[in-house]
Amino acid sequence: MSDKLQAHYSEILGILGEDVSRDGLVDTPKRAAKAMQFLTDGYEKSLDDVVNGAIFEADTDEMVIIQDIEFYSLCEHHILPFIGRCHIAYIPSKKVLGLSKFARIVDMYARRLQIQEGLTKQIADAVQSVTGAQGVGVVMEGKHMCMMMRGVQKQNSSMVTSVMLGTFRESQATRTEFLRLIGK
Ligand SMILES: Nc1nc2c(ncn2[C@@H]2O[C@H](COP(=O)(O)OP(=O)(O)OP(=O)(O)O)[C@@H](O)[C@H]2O)c(=O)[nH]1
Ligand SMILES: [Zn+2]
Repeated sequence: MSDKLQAHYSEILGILGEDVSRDGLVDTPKRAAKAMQFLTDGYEKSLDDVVNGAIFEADTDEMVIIQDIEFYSLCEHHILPFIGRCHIAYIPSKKVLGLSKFARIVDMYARRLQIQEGLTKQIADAVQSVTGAQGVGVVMEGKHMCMMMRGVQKQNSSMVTSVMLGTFRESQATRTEFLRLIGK
């Protein structure tokens, strides 16, 4: 796949009017292909891979929040970055997930093409399915380069998306506690 990607990047540079043989660009198709493969390596991973069995028995049913997980993704409309922070909460049902795995789940889905709403839902559904939690809440705040560097060119707006499952959907008190704790 890398060779094919390199060849296409080389062609794109030529179409843009660049001289692909000039010193600074000689290795650029190779670098760009490598970078794009890294930024989309979520396609090669599964939820089982990233969780790696790190589910532990725990006698707790109190809310757990992992906040300010940074994410870097690419929007499916323009293949331009959207970046920001993700906050995840859940109320366990006898099982807790290894702390680092929340960030791994965020990265796996972020490194695929999609829109922010879809990304938020994929993360919430994944946490729900691996933990069997009583409820899951996910809030994401993102800045979209397709709105900043081009198009409407608005530098200060950000997009906030949320998905509430189980108790977070049913109980306003639970939802409010989560939003209060993350400062929303
Ligand atoms: N809802 C949503 N929209 C997104 C996201 N990322 C990009 N978009 C939007 O996708 C839309 C695509 O609209 P089009 O009119 O088909 O494309 P465009 O001509 O490039 O649009 P402009 O950005 O308005 O110039 C734009 O409104 C983008 O702002 C996202 O994560 N969620
Ligand atoms: Zn976009």
